[in-house]
Amino acid sequence: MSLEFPRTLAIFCKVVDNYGDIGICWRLARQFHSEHGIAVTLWVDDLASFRRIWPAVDTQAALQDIGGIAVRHWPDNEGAFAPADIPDVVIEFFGVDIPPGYIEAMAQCEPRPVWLNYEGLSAEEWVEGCHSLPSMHPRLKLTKHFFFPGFTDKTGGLLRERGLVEERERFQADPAAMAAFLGRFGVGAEEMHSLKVSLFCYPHAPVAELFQVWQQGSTKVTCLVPEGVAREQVRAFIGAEPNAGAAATQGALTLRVIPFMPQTDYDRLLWACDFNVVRGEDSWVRAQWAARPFLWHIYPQDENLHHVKLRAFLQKYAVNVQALVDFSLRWNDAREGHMDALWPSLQAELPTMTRRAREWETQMLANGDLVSNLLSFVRSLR
Ligand SMILES: Cc1cn([C@H]2C[C@H](O)[C@@H](COP(=O)(O)OP(=O)(O)O[C@H]3O[C@@H](C)[C@H](O)[C@@H](O)[C@H]3O)O2)c(=O)[nH]c1=O
Repeated sequence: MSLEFPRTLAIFCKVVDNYGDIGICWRLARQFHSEHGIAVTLWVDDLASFRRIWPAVDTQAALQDIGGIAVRHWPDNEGAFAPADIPDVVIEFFGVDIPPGYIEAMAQCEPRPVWLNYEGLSAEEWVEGCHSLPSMHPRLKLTKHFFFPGFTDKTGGLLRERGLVEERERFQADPAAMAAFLGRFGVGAEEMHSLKVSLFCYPHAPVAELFQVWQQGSTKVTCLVPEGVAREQVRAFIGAEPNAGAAATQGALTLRVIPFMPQTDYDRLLWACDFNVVRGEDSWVRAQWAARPFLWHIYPQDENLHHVKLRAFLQKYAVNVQALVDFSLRWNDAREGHMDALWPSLQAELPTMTRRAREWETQMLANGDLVSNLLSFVRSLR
């Protein structure tokens, strides 16, 4: 099979919640297109969520071209399909049900397209055993394969754009660039010497308690919160509507509400801060590529299944940093504990966490980047 394969690819994305689903699919789409020259069609059912992370999106368009990628609103375009409509590779994200007519058309293609189910990221051991497994269609002559991102070389690895680490290194080596970036959000020269924290979490995080500890602490903290995040707790602290631009200082804590920004700017925010609180999946991975200390607020699942996933990650990542394990479990409601004891312990470990973040990055780089790994896998199936 020539290296030209694949030339065309479709991604089906259903926005279940928030921004991670479209955030990951958009990242995938951009990378397939810009780094591998593949013609990509992204099917997505929620253009409003998409627009929040990518302002160029037209929320009314059934079909639009964004940077060379065809974006189709779904199910607007869910009509009849013929084999000619089917690309070389079809990716369904997190097990979405792609249109039945589309699957029928896939089954009529000769050769069949490569069909992948892109799964969620987890550090649990079973992932290695399930990565790349086939699943036969019960009725049609079609096989779908499971593709898992992951933290080892027996998984698909992590999403990482070409040149990302170098770009980040340049930015982090340039204090003026970081100051100019944070200056856009009102962070002045003096605040650049405080502990700069970005905060992205789900509404149930114990944010108010953490604000109180920071406020009463002896270290100056500047906390940057994208608009809409921890809305109630931020409103209570600021004493006003938590719209972008709102800010307040109480004790050692300065809280600034910043705009929800395009995906590429969000990376810079993570690179410029000393400590990042992230959530879900995509911001969690971006925090790892920021090579700075971070705290993860995991997406909650029924019966606390997410605690298993959280512990699996901490076991791999938080090696020799017990304070991070303790704080993370408390932050995710997996144990009791007082913030006024947990935070100082964590803060004392920030230098260790920085070293660990670097070490982890080296480890993750050795697994290659997910998109290249996925394309090698796709080629191996032809
Ligand atoms: C704060 C911020 C985030 N973002 C982007 C970064 C990410 O691409 C996206 C956020 O996605 P996440 O970090 O994954 O968190 P999330 O909570 O938004 O998304 C998801 O979590 C998944 C685990 C679930 O499966 C999803 O259903 C979804 O809930 O938003 C911006 O572009 N600008 C911003 O200002």
